[in-house]
Amino acid sequence: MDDGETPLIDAKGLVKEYPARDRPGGVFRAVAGLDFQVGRGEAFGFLGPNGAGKSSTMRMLGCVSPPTAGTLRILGMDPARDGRLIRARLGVVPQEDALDVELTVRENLLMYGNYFGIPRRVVKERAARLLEFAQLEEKAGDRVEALSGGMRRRLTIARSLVNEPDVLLLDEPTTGLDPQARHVLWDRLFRLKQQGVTLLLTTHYMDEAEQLCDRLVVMDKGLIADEGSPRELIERHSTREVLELRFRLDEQDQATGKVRAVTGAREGERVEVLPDRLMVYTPDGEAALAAVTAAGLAPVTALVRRSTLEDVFLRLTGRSLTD
Ligand SMILES: Nc1ncnc2c1ncn2[C@@H]1O[C@H](COP(=O)(O)OP(=O)(O)OP(=O)(O)O)[C@@H](O)[C@H]1O
Repeated sequence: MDDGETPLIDAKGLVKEYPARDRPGGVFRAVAGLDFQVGRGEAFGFLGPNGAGKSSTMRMLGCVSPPTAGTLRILGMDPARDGRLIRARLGVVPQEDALDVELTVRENLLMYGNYFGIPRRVVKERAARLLEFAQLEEKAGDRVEALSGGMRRRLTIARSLVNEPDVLLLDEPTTGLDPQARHVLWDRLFRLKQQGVTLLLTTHYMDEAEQLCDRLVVMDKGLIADEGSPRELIERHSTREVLELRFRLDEQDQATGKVRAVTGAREGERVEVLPDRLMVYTPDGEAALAAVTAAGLAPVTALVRRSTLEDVFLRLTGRSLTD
């Protein structure tokens, strides 16, 4: 966020508790004290595994679930007092598409405009533009039930833009979509970003976070483990390259010790042991592989790759994002 500019969203010590499902009378703390700020035009992400508290955070930002504690300012306003005013300036894309499946694609857009009290003529004009944006012009007269998952997602995003929001909240926008549909969606979101719409999104896909987010927080168990741009986070918590080694299962324990001995002697390297593979974090993957091979080790597969946010998550939490 730019220094000196008032943040569009300012959260301090944000907490969300629910009645515990497994302990009558107890509480479960899904969000355990978040501090973050989002500036105008930023694409800001919450990256974390299922249950990290991302959706709970989004619902508080969408002014549909009050924080248990902490302060939240959105567009300079207080959700407890000005929820309706704030909601009128937000676009919300929930995890599940809440479209009216019996209506046509165009009717879904018109209905939503009606809900916001936007004059019919203006909504019609916007709907035409949004159908083009969502690449759904040819489907305008089709009922939603006939659309693919990717099309429904694009329609949900188009619908969230009917009120021309300042901020778009997207909860796991591409979960459940096939790779091609995900790429089409990323392209649309990228366009919105270029048009200056502030995007807040949750995801458990590290490639999505890397592609779309200028800045993100890594979330785990209701807390922020760290914050930064994807590149900053990778530089802070990982090495330039990673050598992934797989050994025969009956050789893995012995190989782990040897890999540790070889790479532990080299500067800037460390080894993480996963159930099915070893990760050697290193500035130079090829050199690490050469050292492993020279020590007489014979991995079944060896892969040198660049560090990703998945490696950052593993480093920060000791777990994989998909665990
Ligand atoms: N109404 C509720 N009552 C009790 N516990 C809840 C409630 N809603 C969510 N939780 C719990 O709070 C935790 C955080 O849930 P939340 O949906 O915010 O996480 P998330 O990171 O968005 O994960 P997901 O991707 O699964 O939605 C989870 O353990 C969830 O079971």
